[in-house]
Amino acid sequence: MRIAVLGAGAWGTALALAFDGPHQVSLWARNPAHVDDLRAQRENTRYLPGVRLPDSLTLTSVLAEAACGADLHLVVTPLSGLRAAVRELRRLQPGTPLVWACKGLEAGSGRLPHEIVAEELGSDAPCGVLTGPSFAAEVARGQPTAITLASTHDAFIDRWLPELHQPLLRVYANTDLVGAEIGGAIKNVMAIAAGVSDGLGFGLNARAALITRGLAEIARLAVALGGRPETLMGLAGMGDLILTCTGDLSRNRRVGLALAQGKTLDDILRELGHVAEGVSTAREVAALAARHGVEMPLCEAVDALLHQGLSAGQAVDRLLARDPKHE
Ligand SMILES: NC(=O)C1=CN([C@@H]2O[C@H](COP(=O)(O)OP(=O)(O)OC[C@H]3O[C@@H](n4cnc5c(N)ncnc54)[C@H](OP(=O)(O)O)[C@@H]3O)[C@@H](O)[C@H]2O)C=CC1
Ligand SMILES: O=C(CO)COP(=O)(O)O
Repeated sequence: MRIAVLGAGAWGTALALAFDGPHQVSLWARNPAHVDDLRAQRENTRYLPGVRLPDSLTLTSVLAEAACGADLHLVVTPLSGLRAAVRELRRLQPGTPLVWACKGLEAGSGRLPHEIVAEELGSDAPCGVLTGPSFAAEVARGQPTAITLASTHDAFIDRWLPELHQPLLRVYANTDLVGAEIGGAIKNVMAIAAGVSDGLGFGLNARAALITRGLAEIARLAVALGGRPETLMGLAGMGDLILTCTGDLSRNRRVGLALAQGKTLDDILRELGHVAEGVSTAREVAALAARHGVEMPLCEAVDALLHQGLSAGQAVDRLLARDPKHE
């Protein structure tokens, strides 16, 4: 199969590496200078250093070169680039099966990725999301990983699960798109909270409490939006939440650790050099939860910390002052 991967950041590059070999992969980056560098170095020194890009992997900054003739379009830009990418893919080669691997809620609209895709392509488009616990650096090094392909189209899963599943990148199917995407979006917000907690020197008890209560929050919202609770107990929910809250490879967790040191958000994001989707998702999730009458105190605290000038200490005080309640 010919697969066009859009977005040559850490995750797009890692997925291109995982699928290159079994498939013919073209990796597209929007910046021609970045592609020149990828070609010259055969390494993504900017976003995924230390991993060689094989000669079989095609690199291009011309979207039509990657997208036209592809059997599958795989969008791995940050969520902010998904809508424009899908629109452009529809123009270049309409009807092509589509997978996206971005996580988050769209800034301004609060839309989940599949809602963006449905707005651009219609709700019958053959498509789905790849999500789950998967640090790019580990996938790129060929370390075993398990993720989820979620789609409401059974035929799409039947067609693409066997193509995407690899011995070292096991792909499990799920028809609960809402649950899978909510899990992937909001674990990033929880990872910021976990980073703050660890950065402030709170212990392992606090982190375990945060992960567990965080999962309860995530599941509450997913169910309110029509997702299934069991999805949140799987790879796209608990799996990704644990990984991102505990693993220092997480950019979102690192944002939280740096906030606890008193750094400003602008400085943190500049130093990070990668997207941390939890930062914009925190704002959107608070608004989405309010619209659906769902209580999400951890997400609200992260939103207030990131976007409303609350200090880390004040955010913690606010959470610890909550009334006792049933689990
Ligand atoms: N890294 C990981 O381990 C994982 C990441 N994800 C998700 O994948 C998505 C991408 O993350 P990741 O690759 O790590 O991000 P990075 O920050 O590593 O790289 C982002 C890449 O996207 C490009 N880009 C940014 N904006 C646009 C746009 N509007 N259109 C096209 N390209 C754009 C950047 O190009 P430029 O240099 O030109 O700015 C860069 O190549 C995120 O939603 C993330 O949550 C999911 C699972 C694992
Ligand atoms: O989504 C991820 C792992 O599944 C990557 O998390 P970060 O974006 O926090 O690095």
